[in-house]
Amino acid sequence: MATVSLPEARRTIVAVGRWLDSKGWAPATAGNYSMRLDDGSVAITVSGRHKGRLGEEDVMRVDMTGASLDGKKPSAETALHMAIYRDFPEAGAVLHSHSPQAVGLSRAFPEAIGWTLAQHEMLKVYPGIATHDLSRTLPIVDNSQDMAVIDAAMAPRLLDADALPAYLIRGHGLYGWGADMAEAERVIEATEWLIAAELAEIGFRNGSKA
Ligand SMILES: CSCCC(=O)C(=O)COP(=O)(O)O
Ligand SMILES: [Zn+2]
Repeated sequence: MATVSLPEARRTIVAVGRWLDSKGWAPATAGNYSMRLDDGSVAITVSGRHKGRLGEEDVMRVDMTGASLDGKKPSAETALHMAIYRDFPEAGAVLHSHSPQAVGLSRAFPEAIGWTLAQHEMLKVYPGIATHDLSRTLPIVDNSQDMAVIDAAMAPRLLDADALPAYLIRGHGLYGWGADMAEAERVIEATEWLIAAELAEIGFRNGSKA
């Protein structure tokens, strides 16, 4: 399991917020990011901040129950980050993006509980996948303001042997994680790219021009 110091986590999370905002995946105050710290706590973004304009003071500490350790208000979605750290001891960083493509796909197919990603070279970005010649399902869960409801719906599906380190919340956004921040960034970037490619393919099949 990768852990980092609080100063390193602060620098890394500020930088990742700028990167995600530059991609258009952190509009307004959307998104939240976290890293596992070397003292057993977790660094996470303060709630309600613009994630493309974070200062180091906008990254705070919570304990493994998600309780604030420094009096600041953690992300409204802290419980989803803690669920990933709880279920995946090797997870060192969690990212949450809000792209129009991911939200659009999840809303366009309101009955879908997952999206099949098959025969994509980009699948090789996910840890443990070495070929395009397979299929994996990106889980989709309905949105809720109660994080425990989302966690209860997702937790069993994430423990599946072939589960990707990512899932989509309908009408809301994408969660992805990795052993460290570099891996979490690759997971989010690859998953957002795969969603965009799938949407482009749907458009071509339906006759729209590029
Ligand atoms: C305008 S985004 C609504 C809240 C949300 O989905 C999000 O990702 C940001 O919430 P936070 O409390 O982490 O700032
Ligand atoms: Zn969100």
